[in-house]
Amino acid sequence: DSYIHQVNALLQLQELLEYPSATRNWNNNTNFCDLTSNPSLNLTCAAGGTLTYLRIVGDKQYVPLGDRLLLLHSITDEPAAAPLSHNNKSLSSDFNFSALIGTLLSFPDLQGIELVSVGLWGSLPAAELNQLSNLQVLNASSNLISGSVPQSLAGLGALRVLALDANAFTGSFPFWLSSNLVSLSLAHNQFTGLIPNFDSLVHLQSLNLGGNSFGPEFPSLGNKLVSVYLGDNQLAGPIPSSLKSLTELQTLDLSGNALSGNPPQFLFELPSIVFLSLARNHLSGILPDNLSLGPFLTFLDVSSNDLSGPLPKAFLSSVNNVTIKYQNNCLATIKQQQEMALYCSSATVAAADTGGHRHRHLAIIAAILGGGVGIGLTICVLSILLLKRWTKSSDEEDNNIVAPEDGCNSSSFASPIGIPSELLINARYIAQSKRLGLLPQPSRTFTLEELKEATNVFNPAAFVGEGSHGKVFKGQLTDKTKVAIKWITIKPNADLQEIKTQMDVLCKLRHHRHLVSILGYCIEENFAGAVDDAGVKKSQSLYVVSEFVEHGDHLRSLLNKKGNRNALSWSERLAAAIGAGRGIHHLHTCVVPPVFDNNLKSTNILLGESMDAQVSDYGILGHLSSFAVNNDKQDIYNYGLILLEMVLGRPPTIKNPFPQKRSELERLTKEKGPSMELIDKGIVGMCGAESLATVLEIAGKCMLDNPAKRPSMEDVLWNLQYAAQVHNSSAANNSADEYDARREEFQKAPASTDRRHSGGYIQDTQVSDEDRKAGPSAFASEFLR
Ligand SMILES: Nc1ncnc2c1ncn2[C@@H]1O[C@H](COP(=O)(O)OP(=O)(O)OP(=O)(O)O)[C@@H](O)[C@H]1O
Repeated sequence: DSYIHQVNALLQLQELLEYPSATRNWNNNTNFCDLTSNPSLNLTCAAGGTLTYLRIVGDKQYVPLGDRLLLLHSITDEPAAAPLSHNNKSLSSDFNFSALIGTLLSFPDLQGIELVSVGLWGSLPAAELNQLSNLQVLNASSNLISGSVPQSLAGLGALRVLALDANAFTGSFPFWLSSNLVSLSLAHNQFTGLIPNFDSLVHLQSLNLGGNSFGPEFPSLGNKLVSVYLGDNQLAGPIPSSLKSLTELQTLDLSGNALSGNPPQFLFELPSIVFLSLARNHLSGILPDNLSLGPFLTFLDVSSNDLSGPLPKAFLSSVNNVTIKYQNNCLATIKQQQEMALYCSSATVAAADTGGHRHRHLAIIAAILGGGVGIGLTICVLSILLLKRWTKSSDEEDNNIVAPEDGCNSSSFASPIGIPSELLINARYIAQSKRLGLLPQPSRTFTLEELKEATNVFNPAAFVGEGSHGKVFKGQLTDKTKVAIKWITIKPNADLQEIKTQMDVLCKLRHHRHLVSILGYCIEENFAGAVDDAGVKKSQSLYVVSEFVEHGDHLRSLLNKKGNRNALSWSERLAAAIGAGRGIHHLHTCVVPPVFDNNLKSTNILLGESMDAQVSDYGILGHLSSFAVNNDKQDIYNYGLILLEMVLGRPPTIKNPFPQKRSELERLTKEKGPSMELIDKGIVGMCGAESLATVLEIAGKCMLDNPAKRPSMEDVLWNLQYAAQVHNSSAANNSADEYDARREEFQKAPASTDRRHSGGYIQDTQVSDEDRKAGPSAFASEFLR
């Protein structure tokens, strides 16, 4: 009876949530306790068959502006401050929140509920929630819940994990939370006011309050905390010395507040600190020359403050192991771009006088005016200040384009939306921190024995496929990680040291969402035992061990499937191209020296279960060939081919069959000229003319004969993003006015004049007026992650 009751309650839940796709196969005969878990669905039952844990992740997610998805499983990619907007998908007006919680009350043993991105709206039903007294985990992140957090949550005394991030909550901090909390995330809401004293939350390890309007006082934090995100709030004043007692702290993000004064020295050397961001505050003064860094620190960001004086020694000597960002200060260095002298001289004086940023601006202007300096100079100073303000507010993004290190490494670190709740429950926090890139990971060399064991001696059953450079096998390491092992035969005279160095570089890129992670490698110098007459080794093999992209298919296989319902839609193709493009951009601009010649083709763009594009086979094959190109233009050409393939539904056989002129393309795509006959039947009539013309135009530019005239990946991405947006809006509103308005909006964004990154590795095309019309690359930063 109770089993039937449970089945009915689950089916009722499915109905109340309006049939999310994760529950698609549920029916009366479903054996709920035996369903296989996946990132979107997890039902756990106790021995007696009663439900203890329920997770449903829907697709009504928060969509930050610029197409960055804030899904739980994508948290490793997110930058510190993402402007958010919902994609307007919520449950219908019939949705009844009280009925939903009422249904959950039918599961007496329920300890964990996660309803993420399912479109919940309205305020939390206080009375019903109060009755879920066994609850240890409550995760309702990425929904549209509004109002304040009801006091009845105080009744949930067993609660250990509470995640309400990325909703529309208002009001003040819910002071009445359970003292058993281990993890609390309220990030990306509209909370205001003081953050309370956390000393009573003695078990709290993970705190994420980023992206609200908390402040101005700095809270007192419990000393058990392991990760603290308070970025993008309104904290002001100096950083308190009480933080010194946080000896377990690994992650501290205080970026984007109004903190002032000299950053205390102890912060940099906290014993467990791995990630420290103090960026975009008003911190000033000189960092001591002998400043020391904590032994585990891998990422430090003090950029966009008012620091002055020489760089501390530690900033110079440890660059290889620690990523340090310090641009947009007044430091005496030419290594990362600093503020202009005029700004800096005023800044240091005013900071000393007032200790405050806002006052400082007035002080400088008053001083200049009072001193009788001409109006021209005033305008000049005002421009600098405005420029500085503009840089502060959009700093992370904009610098992306100018400096190689900016916006790059940050993608390797956890986002402020926090550590997924079940991690703490599973007590695998440290292991997960590693996965998130919070802890340093050395690259790994495998022995051939390990790889044989993983693949059952390269058993044919483990064979996945063969490319032009070797065979790929699926394997499982002893820690159960599923891996793809690519077995490449390398030339006897290849420079092994160079290959090893390159593999070490590639292994470090393993946290990018759009690159298949390379975990390690094995070089076997004489595996076949073959020796030529002179006794020289004939056969050398390189085994590249990567993460296995489960249930993956490559882009080509999802393009031209006549009549197949699985063929990708136009927006899915664009999303895949943009994803892969971000991966490639990362290779071109975020690694020093950059990784070019990446063997790009549609079969190397893998689409995992969630359809996230991941580039595979990058970095190494170009290195093994004697024709390696030392710039991005070969990749750009190949990427252009992929774009054409996306349109044609098959690899292009003749060179670009489409005209290159925008006006002709627009005419063709609207009126359907002969070359339109070529396009994949799967997308005919489904993609807006403007969107298609934009893709064809940029594909044509990528394939220009003169490599120097091909665009950069930033420009390509900008255009694709534009194509995706006009396509989406054409789906919603197919009016020409809408296109014009959008194009205008894109064009209004400030254009960056210097697209080259300061290391000068990329010889970017000169920005012509036409290019600029096509899209300011300053905007590209919005979607480079
Ligand atoms: N990390 C991975 N996870 C899952 N499948 C993979 C992975 N890497 C490669 N594969 C699959 O293995 C097969 C062979 O891949 P491989 O990259 O060697 O060939 P290719 O891309 O067809 O050609 P080329 O070697 O010229 O790039 C393909 O079916 C590919 O989808």
